[in-house]
Amino acid sequence: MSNDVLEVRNLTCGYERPIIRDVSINAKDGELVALMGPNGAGKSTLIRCILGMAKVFKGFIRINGRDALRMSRREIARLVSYVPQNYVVTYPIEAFHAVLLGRLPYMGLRPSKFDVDVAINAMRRLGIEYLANKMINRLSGGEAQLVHIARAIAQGGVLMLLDEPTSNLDLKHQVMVMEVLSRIAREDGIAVLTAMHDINLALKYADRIYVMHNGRVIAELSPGDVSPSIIEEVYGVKTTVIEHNGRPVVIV
Ligand SMILES: Nc1ncnc2c1ncn2[C@@H]1O[C@H](COP(=O)(O)OP(=O)(O)OP(=O)(O)O)[C@@H](O)[C@H]1O
Repeated sequence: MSNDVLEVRNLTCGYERPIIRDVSINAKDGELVALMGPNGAGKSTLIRCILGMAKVFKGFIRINGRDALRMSRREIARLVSYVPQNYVVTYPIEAFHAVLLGRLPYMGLRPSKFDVDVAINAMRRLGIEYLANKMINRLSGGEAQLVHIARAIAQGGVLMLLDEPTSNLDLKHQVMVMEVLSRIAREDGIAVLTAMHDINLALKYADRIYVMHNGRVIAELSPGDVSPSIIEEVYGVKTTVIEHNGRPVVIV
């Protein structure tokens, strides 16, 4: 049976003032959950709140049943990995060392053999061992994104948060990243929560979708529940939803 890895209840949070209002979401082990909604809806802010990087005014966040608002940064880093939006590393560091950084929450002054093995294994799972000795600031956007995801895998934990992991990627890399994320959720039994804009990718890969608008969650959908009316309500765009190979596909 799946368990709630992430439980957010009646959360009001933001920066100097609230951006997210009265939001309740959850994510279970083995599940890939998409956060969708227009620009400025509050997806990144909600992710930052879960990470303890924004101010919580009301409500609670539980990770593996524990109150996240009372956890230290290191405790959160041992439970939650994070791939930020448009994360560009400009300094020269070998891709392998960038992945090894995922082990920081566990390290003393230097990585153990176990940390090194975990980092190698994370790269292997994504089929990117060949990038190990390349400088990350010289990788393509797609290659670098896979390195950041490998770092998050190496970090371990029970919850992976990603902020638009497929933005800036070509079609092949978009599909590759989403395949990898759904495989990791299933194989490792972790919860993956990802903000994304591509509705058809979300419909193909997400188990559930939360739709955000003006700082609130206005719908929780299974991919099969998506309708032209909800899309028009949120985005103000008329669409057609067809079924293809048993799945809904949105046509603009
Ligand atoms: N550091 C900050 N301080 C104050 N307000 C912020 C900060 N970051 C974001 N905001 C505001 O919070 C609101 C929600 O922004 P957020 O980045 O969470 O939206 P989003 O749904 O992730 O958008 P996008 O799809 O464009 O990435 C916006 O009005 C934005 O201006």
